Amino acid sequence: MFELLNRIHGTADLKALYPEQLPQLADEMRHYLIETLAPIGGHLGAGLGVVELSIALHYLFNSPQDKIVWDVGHQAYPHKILTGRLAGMPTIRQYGGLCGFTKRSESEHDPFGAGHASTSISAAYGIAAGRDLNHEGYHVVAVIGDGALTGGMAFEALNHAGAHNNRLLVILNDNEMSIAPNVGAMSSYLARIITGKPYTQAKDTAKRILGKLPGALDAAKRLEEHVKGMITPGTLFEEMGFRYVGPIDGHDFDHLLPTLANCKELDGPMLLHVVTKKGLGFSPAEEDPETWHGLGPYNVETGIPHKSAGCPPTYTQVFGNTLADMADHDESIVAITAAMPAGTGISLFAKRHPERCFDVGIAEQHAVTFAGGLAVAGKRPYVAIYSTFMQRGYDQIIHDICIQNLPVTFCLDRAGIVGADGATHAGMFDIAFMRNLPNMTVMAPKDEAELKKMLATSRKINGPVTIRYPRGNGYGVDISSSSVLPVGKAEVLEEGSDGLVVAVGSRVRDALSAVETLRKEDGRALTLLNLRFIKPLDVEAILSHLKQGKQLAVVEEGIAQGGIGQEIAVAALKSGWSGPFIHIAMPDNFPVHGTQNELLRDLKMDSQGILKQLRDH
Ligand SMILES: Cc1ncc(C[n+]2csc(CCOP(=O)(O)OP(=O)(O)O)c2C)c(N)n1
Ligand SMILES: CC(=O)[C@@H](O)[C@H](O)COP(=O)(O)O
Ligand SMILES: [Mg+2]
Repeated sequence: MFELLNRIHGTADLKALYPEQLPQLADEMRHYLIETLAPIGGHLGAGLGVVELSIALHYLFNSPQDKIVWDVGHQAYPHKILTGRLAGMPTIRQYGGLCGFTKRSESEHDPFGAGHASTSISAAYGIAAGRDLNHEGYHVVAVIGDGALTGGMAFEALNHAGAHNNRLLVILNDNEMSIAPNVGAMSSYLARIITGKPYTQAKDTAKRILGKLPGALDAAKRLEEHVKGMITPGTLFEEMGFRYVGPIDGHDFDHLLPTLANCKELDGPMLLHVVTKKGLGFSPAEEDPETWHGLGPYNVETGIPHKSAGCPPTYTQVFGNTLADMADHDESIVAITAAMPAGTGISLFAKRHPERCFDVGIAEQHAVTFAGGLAVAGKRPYVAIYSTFMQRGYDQIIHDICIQNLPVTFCLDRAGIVGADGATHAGMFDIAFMRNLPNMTVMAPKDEAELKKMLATSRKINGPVTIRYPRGNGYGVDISSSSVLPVGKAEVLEEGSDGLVVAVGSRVRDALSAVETLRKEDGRALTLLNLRFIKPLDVEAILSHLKQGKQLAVVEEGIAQGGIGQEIAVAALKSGWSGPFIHIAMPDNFPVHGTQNELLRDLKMDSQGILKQLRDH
């Protein structure tokens, strides 16, 4: 079934094929991806959309000498297959398996690692500039999606590269989708280019010439002048110093091969606009690219993603519902997402209050300052962004929100271990980077009911607030209450005189289980505090439960350095306490990928790990 695909152990095997065989290879690769990901899930739609583009790139360029930089890296599955990683594909995103994104340590064909969006042009231009300083001659290609092009970094890089003459090919893979439908003026502009005259002309030119030629590669040699003719003057990219070529059909080798071959010959910065369809070849993914962007296991025959029946709602769902409900009664509430309406749970808000919901594109920095502006205009902005992507907006949080003490609430989903997305997506720094900001209040709920209460509490705080909560399902607890919590007060869950455990948010349940086991099995009675507020810290409760000479443990799902455990330890020492201190937190390295449970187990942060550490110290 995979006659050609099974021959591909590296790029040399691809280059040994005739151009006429490439459509069959593309077909096989699509089937392989659809089947291989069915039991394990992953990023399917984007990869299906760039099968031909990936094949054409590796057919014509010589990786690893030539450098191909994929933006985000979620679409790089075909690239992985073509660069010797076919056998590893069934392990992708699983513990010990291939990474779901490009990763330097995984392959010499991944010149620049990714996971976060909009970095490819900067990285590729840096490589090209370095190459030229070294007087080397290889090619550098950045492949960026239309979604990733909404990110500020992409524009910063275009602005920089377009003013210089280094040879750099930027391929804009335009499928009119981010995770959700793409947004913004640039997206509309690209759509106008595609539907406008220049696109028709470019397509016609390519077709007319190619129709007369025998093989695509021979055609390439003779097409240079014509491809030059495809350069469209007057586009925004041309004005920014890039030669603009396209748009071309990204699924047609007769367009891709000659155009790319000619782009290789031209000097200076160049942008090739390629039009593709996300999810191509699998009708459920073509029809609903948002669902099929990235998902868990699915049934190939029915095209239906597996649903785990009877699971409690996710934190994301509870957040989305609660915020939409709050906005029903409070006209001032507005919601902001940076291109992730479904992932953050903002979609429901968007349906109920479309005029108060803003999708700003992959633009976390702008999202933060935009929220600041809304706050100045009397609104109560809720900015829903994954913990890892909030890293992008840090200066804005300080400069635009905290210094001015504006009432903006940051709702950080996927805080802590995220699992299959691995190091690039781990939400491990937000406790450290939010808790040190003057004016900021930081909360972490122990369950979904507390998340709801924290949202209600945030409305009462007249300044910046952060609420961090984990990826995945809640515990199925009663979520009917919207009571407001006393600000800065911890909750006592267990009391005992043999020591104190302070647990934060997502680690409270497992800490409780460990404390209960210690009481039952070892006869050791520890006090357990659910911290609730990382800032302001409830020093009074902590000191009042400390026992001289007895254990003090802090459990938090974040990096230990700069974690709240450090502040608690200092407060304890200052008070004159001495005794064994255990900081159960993430160590000073980046996590691998796997399930959340596998990673928590490895880090000794699940209930068994916490129990063992409390016992051993
Ligand atoms: C800084 C950042 N914010 C958000 C995301 C989440 N994200 C991953 S892929 C994606 C959409 C990318 O769209 P596009 O570049 O057009 O690629 P496509 O999936 O359409 O091929 C988003 C928003 C991210 N990876 N990085
Ligand atoms: C590529 C990317 O950054 C997103 O697609 C991310 O993988 C989504 O993660 P969730 O599945 O946690 O929403
Ligand atoms: Mg896209």
